[in-house]
Amino acid sequence: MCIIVTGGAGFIGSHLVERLLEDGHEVVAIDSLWTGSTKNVKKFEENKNFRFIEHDVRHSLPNITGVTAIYHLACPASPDHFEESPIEILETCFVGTKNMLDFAVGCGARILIASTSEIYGDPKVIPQSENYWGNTNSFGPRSCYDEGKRITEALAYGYQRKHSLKVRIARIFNAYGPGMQLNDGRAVPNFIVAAMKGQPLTIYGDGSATRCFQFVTDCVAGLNALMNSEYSRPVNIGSDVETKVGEIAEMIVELVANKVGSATRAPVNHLPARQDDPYRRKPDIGLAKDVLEWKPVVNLREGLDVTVNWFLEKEQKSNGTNGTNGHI
Ligand SMILES: O=C(O)[C@H]1O[C@H](OP(=O)(O)OP(=O)(O)OC[C@H]2O[C@@H](n3ccc(=O)[nH]c3=O)[C@H](O)[C@@H]2O)[C@H](O)[C@@H](O)[C@@H]1O
Repeated sequence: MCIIVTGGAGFIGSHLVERLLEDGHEVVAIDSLWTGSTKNVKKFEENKNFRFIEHDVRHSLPNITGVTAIYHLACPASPDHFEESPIEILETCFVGTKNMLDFAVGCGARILIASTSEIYGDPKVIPQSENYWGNTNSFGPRSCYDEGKRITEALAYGYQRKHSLKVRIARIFNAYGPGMQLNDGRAVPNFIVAAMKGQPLTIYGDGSATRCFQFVTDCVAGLNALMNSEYSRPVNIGSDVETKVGEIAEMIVELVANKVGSATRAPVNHLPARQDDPYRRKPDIGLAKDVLEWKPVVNLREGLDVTVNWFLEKEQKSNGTNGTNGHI
């Protein structure tokens, strides 16, 4: 099987590529390198089943033959990007997804599209099941992504109705793990990088906002199970263990301090909550458990441990040092 992964040099995409190659598939990773990096796919270079194409999905795809499945993940996903590039993100969600849907129709491939927890907005219902229609602000600072991903879903089901296309929609909740960019802007990498440098961690609000963080390999297993299922409506892919942002900051500070052997713990700095930042987010993952027989298996402490190690190694390599003596 030849499988396309758009966003294949990105954080989740590169882990997915790894999994698909391990499973013996031929994989074409497509990435504009806007937020992805060739560093994430360098390790696959020698694999004869792997091909990388630098391409922005907002433009029609080059000819690729024999494609049977497409994972369409390409899109910036950090709130920092929402502020910087709202129009480009909306274009990626609409034009980029339309290009991939047209391509899927052309080659008769099944397509899985990465949607997001963000389509539930700042939810008034806890936990969020797939039947909840959400509480989004169509003109707020996050709207390019919330509404962009909602149009992505609408477009996909338009193609399903009009072209009988096999569509899968994964609503991904807060994935984290090795492979995130140092400057990604999301909570986990921001907290790790600040703690490694011994700088204050910035918490927006009082730290009581919650998220359910899922380790990236769990997320990839969920995407894989959904692609291979016959279920064609949206499915939440996430952890249902709810953690306060302040708690995760504390966990990261402690982990980093233990690893670098520092007595000084990075301090926390509070700033006002960001506009429209969802206060509580927690998926109902009953549907995924039922129809995909999938559930996350990596607990938060274990996943954070692996992630912090990865960031420390990356920092050491870029500094050309082997050990850490206090903060980096
Ligand atoms: O990682 C993801 O999967 C999700 O990331 C973002 O959603 P968000 O939940 O806002 O992700 P973070 O930026 O990691 O923020 C989580 C919480 O931590 C807070 N935060 C973030 C960064 C930081 O430095 N400090 C801080 O307190 C945020 O205000 C928020 O309350 C995207 O909007 C989602 O679409 C995407 O699916």
